[in-house]
Amino acid sequence: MLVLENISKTFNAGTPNENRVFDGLSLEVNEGDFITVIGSNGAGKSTLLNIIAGVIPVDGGKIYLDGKNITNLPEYKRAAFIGRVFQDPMLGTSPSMTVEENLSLAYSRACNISLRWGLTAKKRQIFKRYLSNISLGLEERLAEKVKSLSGGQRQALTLIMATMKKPRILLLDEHTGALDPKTAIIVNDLTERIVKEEKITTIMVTHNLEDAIRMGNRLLMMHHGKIVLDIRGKEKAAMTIERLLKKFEEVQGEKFAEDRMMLA
Ligand SMILES: Nc1ncnc2c1ncn2[C@@H]1O[C@H](COP(=O)(O)OP(=O)(O)OP(=O)(O)O)[C@@H](O)[C@H]1O
Repeated sequence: MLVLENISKTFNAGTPNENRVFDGLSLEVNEGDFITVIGSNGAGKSTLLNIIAGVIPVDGGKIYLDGKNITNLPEYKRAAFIGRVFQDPMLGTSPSMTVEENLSLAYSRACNISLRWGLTAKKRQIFKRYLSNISLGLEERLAEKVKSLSGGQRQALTLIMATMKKPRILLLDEHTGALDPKTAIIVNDLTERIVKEEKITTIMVTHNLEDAIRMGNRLLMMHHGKIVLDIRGKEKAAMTIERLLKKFEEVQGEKFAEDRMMLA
């Protein structure tokens, strides 16, 4: 459903800081794929998501979504069918608005109705139901400003808002990376539940190898702008951290080194 064909991207071309990140990168994402992406520092993981979202234009190559060439489609137009959650809990929600106002905005968008600020009892019921499934106590804080929430509560809210109108593709860029381990588990559980229930095609960048192996149906390992491993199905189900690191070594002829990688 999403095809990246022969993508090339160089930052600061023609300057002493020239940095060729991608040189002929191709990727085919299938409908319903939940892909986890890991890789060394600077491998191009965030750039890959930014290229899909239209934040960063490509120098060459094509991007197709459902057979339609979206290579030149601007970010704001892609936002209509792409949901995103970033590492920074400050992004994705409006801090000076309350939880229910934020949800109301996303709900209006999801239902394709004009912006309605009226928070009816029915809407409140719906929001409470959404939030009470998450063990973060958000359902009790509907009338509070988002800026007073914890990082985990904000990420959960952002995730709910990003998926309220089922996106064609959900991009998660280390969305639990700034959370404490316990909260990260809750947000990851919520992610898995939403992705599964809504059957959302998802690409998730993570620095946690264990999460990358456990979550999703397909795992990509990136290194120096290339996808060096693409593991799926039974092979992924049987994968362990040790096996994954060994496989990387076999393919690359070097040990996997990454400063921020969490092995468990
Ligand atoms: N907007 C930009 N302008 C210039 N260089 C950039 C830009 N975005 C990324 N880069 C460079 O492109 C390369 C890939 O960066 P990217 O953030 O995609 O890597 P990553 O795999 O997500 O790394 P990390 O795991 O460290 O977050 C890096 O060398 C980075 O410095």
